[in-house]
Formats: sequence, C-alpha cells, structure tokens
Amino acid sequence: MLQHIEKLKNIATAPERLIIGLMSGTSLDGLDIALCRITGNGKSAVLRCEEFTTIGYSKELKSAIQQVFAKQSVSLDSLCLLNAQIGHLHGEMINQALLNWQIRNDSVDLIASHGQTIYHRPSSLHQIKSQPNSTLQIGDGDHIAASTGIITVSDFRQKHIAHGGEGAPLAIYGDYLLLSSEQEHRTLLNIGGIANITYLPSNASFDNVICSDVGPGNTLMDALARAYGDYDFDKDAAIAKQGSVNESLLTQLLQHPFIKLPLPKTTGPETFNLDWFTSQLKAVHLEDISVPSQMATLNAFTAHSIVNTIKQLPEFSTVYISGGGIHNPLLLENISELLARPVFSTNKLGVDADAKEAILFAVIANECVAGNERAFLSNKRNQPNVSMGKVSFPS
Ligand SMILES: Nc1ncnc2c1ncn2[C@@H]1O[C@H](COP(=O)(O)OP(=O)(O)OP(=O)(O)O)[C@@H](O)[C@H]1O
Ligand SMILES: CC(=O)N[C@H]1[C@@H]2OC[C@@H](O2)[C@@H](O)[C@@H]1O[C@H](C)C(=O)O
Repeated sequence: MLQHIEKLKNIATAPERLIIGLMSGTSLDGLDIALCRITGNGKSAVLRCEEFTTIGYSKELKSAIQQVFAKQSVSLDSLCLLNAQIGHLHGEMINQALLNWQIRNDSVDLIASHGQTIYHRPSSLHQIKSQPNSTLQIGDGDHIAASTGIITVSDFRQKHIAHGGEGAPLAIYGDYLLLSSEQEHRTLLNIGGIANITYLPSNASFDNVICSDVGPGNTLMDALARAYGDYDFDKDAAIAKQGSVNESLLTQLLQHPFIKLPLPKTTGPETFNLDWFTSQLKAVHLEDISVPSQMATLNAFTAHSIVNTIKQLPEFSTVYISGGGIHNPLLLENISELLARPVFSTNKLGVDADAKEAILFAVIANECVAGNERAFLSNKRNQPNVSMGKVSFPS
C-alpha cells in the first residue's frame, strides 16, 4: 500500500532512526533485544544503544528448537509451526521489553530481525557443485510486524547468498562501519555458539577487511554441559576447572579439516556437535576420561582454534571480544595465554559485548532502508555490496 511505502520513505530520509536489533543465535539461550538510535548511515552513522535485554527461552521452546536445529531430517510439521510460533513470540517479547522500558511501540521506526538459524549449509559442506551455498533462518518477519505494529526488516542472509556469499558472517558490515579505527589494527572476536572474527586494519578500505567463522565458540562446551547434567552451559568454567587438558585428545580435535580451511569460511553445530566429539574420543580411545577433563580439553580446543586463526591475520592487532564466551574466565585466560598478550572486551570500544550482534543487525537494517551503494564498495572475499533484509509492513 502506498501509505506504507510513504511511511518507510519518511523513516529512510529522516536524520535518525530508532531501530530494535534482534539476535537469537546458535546457543538457543534466548532473544537479545537492543534498542538503538542511529543517526545517518554508512561510515558516518553514529549509533547509541539506549536499552538492551535478553529474554530467555522456556525449556519447552528450547527443546522444540533443538528438535529441528542443525538436523538433516526433521518433522516438516514442527518446522512449519515453529516458523510462525517464533515470529509471533519474538513480537511478544519485543512488546514486553518496550513495556518494561516505558517506550511506546509507535516511537520505534524499525525492527531488525535475524530470526533463528535452523540449518547452515555452505557449499564447502554439501560439496554439490550444481548447488549454491544455503542457510535457513525461521521466525517470520510478518508475524513480528503484525504483533508489534512496527515495520520489520528480516531474513538478512539470503541476499548475501544470492550474490555469491555464504550468508555469514554478516558481522563484517556493522563492524566495518562502527568499529574501524584510524589508529590501530583491530580484531573483533565474537564468541557465541560459533566463534567468528572481523579483522579491521587501521584506515581499512572494505576490501581489506577479513571476516570469517573460526570454529566452535561455546557450542561444544554447551553440548557437553547439557549431556553431563541439568546445565545449559559450563557456568564460569566451573566444570572445566575441575579437570585437566588431555593433550592427545586436543591434538586429535585440532585435526578437524575445517580448522585448516583458508579464510573466509563458515560453520555451525551441523559440523561441531556432540556426535563428532564422541567420535573423536573413540578415535583416540579416551572415552573413559572424566567429563571435567573433556570440558577442559574442549575449552582449550576452542581457544586454540580461535588463536590459530588470529595468528594467520596479516598484521598484529588488538583483540576485542564480544558474545557470551566473554563470561567464561578459563576460555579468556587460554586465549590470552596462547596469544601472549592481553585481550579486551568490546565494552572498551563503547559496544556492550552481550548486545553486539543484535546491534549489528540494527546497523544492517539501517543500511537496507537508509543506506546507499557507497557504504561497502567491493570486497574480493565474497562479501557482496548489497542491501540485506526483507521488509514486512504491520498491515
Ligand atoms: N557465566 C558464564 N560462564 C561460561 N559461559 C557463559 C557464561 N555466560 C554465558 N556463557 C556462554 O555464552 C553462551 C551464549 O552466548 P551468545 O548469546 O553470545 O551466543 P549466540 O548469540 O546464541 O551464538 P552465535 O553468535 O553463535 O549465534 C552460552 O550458551 C554460554 O556458553
Ligand atoms: C548461519 C548463522 O546463523 N551463522 C551465525 C553463527 O553464529 C556465529 C557465527 O555462526 C556467524 O557466522 C553467524 O552469526 C553472526 C551474527 C554473523 O553473521 O556475523
């Protein structure tokens, strides 16, 4: 309808926008909601995160998602129901957050919704020459728009794939616009379920930025914690601290072919999961080592795969960390020790480490609506210069 297009045009041409960025990642812990005020666009965009919250998922929802998450065969019935259910639920969670913050829905310009990744299948994994990269996120944007009354931009990864990318990591776009520096080379490391890096040399042109997944973040440790007992994750590394690293197992884990693939590359729990870990324990006849020692070894493996990647980057850089992994003290200690230098939180750069991914999707939606083709120019490493996201109007 013309009135919707006119409203969108007014939002796009206004000097600033109030955008809610959403992220629900591979850890399935809940929905991150960041309320961002963004002035301008492209390299001159200025972002202030005014509110942030995470609304946890119920046990029932986690288990329903786990049944379809990263599985080659799933019930189509469950998948179809979840697509609508998650969209609607995310809308309700936003309404709740806005109520708590005492902010009216009609003062928010846009919602930027990542959705829930269910399956990620880059061609490096499926290896079918005639098929493109592919990825699937659910939680339909129309449901979010309808239940909040706010225009919703969603499903950001498909355009990236349609133009030859792997659909991830998309962090490069927001990191480049918000966190590039003239003074220092920076590596932004996000440790969610999967860990990824953005390398931003000082005064970088988009072409010189490197962004890639590096391997598991918390996903293997979370899976082991869930299998070990009634834990969602190894809180404060309490389990790992009771064990010790098994060097033969660590060497075996580091043989995974993904670790040796050149950058950029993407992965997910389709590759790094408990079945794979169990097969590796069997391969080195170490099924009997204690769970704490398994956890300590997974913690070290995660740190080694991250640091191996950082060491491949062209220049020495300052490392700024975000994502839930920042709360795992042993993981940070391992990373810092292997790098032989201190690491920092993105909080030091003014970006809340827990909110960063949700913020980045607000930036991508801002570019989709108000940006122009000059923001990203070309990047030879499969990072197309395209607008990402689909627009859902509330009615
Ligand atoms: N106190 C803590 N101790 C150890 N680990 C923690 C702690 N708090 C959070 N975590 C880890 O952080 C994870 C959640 O991280 P985050 O929300 O960044 O992941 P995500 O966004 O779902 O993942 P991705 O970025 O891969 O999509 C938890 O599953 C847990 O492993
Ligand atoms: C397919 C998918 O959802 N990938 C996620 C996941 O979580 C971390 C890592 O794997 C990253 O590639 C990506 O998310 C972030 C937000 C990204 O696109 O930058």
